[in-house]
Amino acid sequence: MTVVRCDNVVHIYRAEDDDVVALRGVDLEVGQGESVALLGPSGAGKTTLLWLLAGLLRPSAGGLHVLGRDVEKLSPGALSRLRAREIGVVLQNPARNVLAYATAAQNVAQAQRIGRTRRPIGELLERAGLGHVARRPAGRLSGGEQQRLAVAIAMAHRPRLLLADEPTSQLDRASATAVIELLRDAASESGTTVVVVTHDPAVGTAFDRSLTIRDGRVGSEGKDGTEYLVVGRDGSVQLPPALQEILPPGTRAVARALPDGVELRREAE
Ligand SMILES: Nc1ncnc2c1ncn2[C@@H]1O[C@H](COP(=O)(O)OP(=O)(O)OP(=O)(O)O)[C@@H](O)[C@H]1O
Repeated sequence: MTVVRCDNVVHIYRAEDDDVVALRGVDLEVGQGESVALLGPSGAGKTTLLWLLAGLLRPSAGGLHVLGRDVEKLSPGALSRLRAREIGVVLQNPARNVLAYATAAQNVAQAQRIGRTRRPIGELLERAGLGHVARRPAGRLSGGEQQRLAVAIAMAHRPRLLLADEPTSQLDRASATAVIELLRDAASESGTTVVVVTHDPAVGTAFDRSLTIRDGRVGSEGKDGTEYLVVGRDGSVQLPPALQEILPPGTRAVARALPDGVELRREAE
């Protein structure tokens, strides 16, 4: 079953003086139980794509289906109900994901009030490395602990789609590995589809697929240890940085058809 489908999704942030085109035609399909890392340079559009999948933003153009629903056709109320029941979201700023005055355990319990089925609170906190602070108010946890709590909260109601923005950015290697395992297990044990924005190459290698977003579209995809370039709708291809050293931007090149591909050579001098 396809859980996420983007067809030529465009997103433009409108401002009085300047419009910013953050996504310029994203095509993407993610199936049930798949884990996907969204990588790419700063400003490439990763967070924007995650917010669209979470229903926190709507696309400016293109088609977006999440969990079988056409996002365009959902009312704001239906969209927030879908998010509350079937989607878990970890936002980039850890403090925005937690209720500061409630304990870690109460935060998880609150998240379970709506949803499909629940995970035992103690076990979840233990696996997030938070067993010893279960009764401490979330506002008195460190940034890294809040980040792990945010992941536990997002998983608490066994969502069908789990979206996380930089969930390991404030963690040391050991805690980051624990969070990556937690997310990967959600996909393998509960069939949850997991999409994570990250700068951490370890997330990319641990997950089923890694997509590199460059200049607002999917430029390449890593799968089973192989990196593939993705040809855009307009026929364009984004060369990875290593190949740009051979053909820098602006180079005139000759494209020649081969039986199984296309060869690019710099114009003879
Ligand atoms: N609310 C906003 N209003 C206007 N422009 C925005 C807004 N949010 C993001 N942008 C712009 O949209 C583009 C994509 O931003 P986005 O945050 O999606 O990138 P990103 O790949 O997640 O970056 P980072 O890795 O730095 O978090 C950038 O040019 C950014 O400046």
